[in-house]
Amino acid sequence: MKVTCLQIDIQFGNPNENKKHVQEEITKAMANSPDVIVLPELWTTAYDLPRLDEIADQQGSDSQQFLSQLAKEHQVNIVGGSIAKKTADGVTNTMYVFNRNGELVGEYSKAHLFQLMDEHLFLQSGNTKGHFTIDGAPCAGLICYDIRFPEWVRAHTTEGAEIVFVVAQWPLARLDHWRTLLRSRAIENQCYIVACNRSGHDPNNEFAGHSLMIDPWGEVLAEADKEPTQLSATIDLSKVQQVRKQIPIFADRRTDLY
Ligand SMILES: NC(=O)CCC(=O)C(=O)O
Repeated sequence: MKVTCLQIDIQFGNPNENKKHVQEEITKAMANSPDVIVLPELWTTAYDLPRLDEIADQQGSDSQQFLSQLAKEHQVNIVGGSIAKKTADGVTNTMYVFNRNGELVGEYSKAHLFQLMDEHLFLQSGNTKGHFTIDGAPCAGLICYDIRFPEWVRAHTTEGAEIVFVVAQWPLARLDHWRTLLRSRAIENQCYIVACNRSGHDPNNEFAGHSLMIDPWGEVLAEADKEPTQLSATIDLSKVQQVRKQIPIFADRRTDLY
């Protein structure tokens, strides 16, 4: 399975421009025939949270239609980063996943809100897990701050996830945490991690880029630098079983103790 992360810059509070840019980037990415394309967190609005009333996507329908159409047109699976979805209950930071036929196969709303970037003041947290299947592969979707909660990642891998997609707007100030946490989550869960971060800056943060693809042994398959780029790697799912057989941590867990 060939995966491409679109590590893009995002215009602050400008969904129309960001959609145009993503459409161009997806067209460009298709020159390499990926099986899966991944976008970063909040790629339509960025963190323009005070303006969400105006710019969040009502029921997420515009973003769903936009991503579905691109997935179908290019016959590619899309892990659609996340967007600000507005409902009667408030706004959530929500990921949509589409298969090659443009069908919605996954939806996940960020469970852990990141107070340092004011998410708790403007967003509602999600309450369900982010499982989905891509071309038969069991996957999970997580959003940025979620990676600081090992129990949350484990809850997905004990239920079968072999590829964990992480979409993010992770600041450069904590790049070392980003790399360390992602590698740790891959090693301790013996799963692939595909992590797509954004580049550029907003009024409050410079973002790290450094999208990463890590295998179940913790080896870095591909890593971007800070600038906008497209990062690709190939995933071989038999490696998950191989590593889990070599060191059987799932079987060795002491669930009677913890
Ligand atoms: N957008 C986010 O959730 C950022 C999380 C983050 O920066 C962290 O340090 O955690």
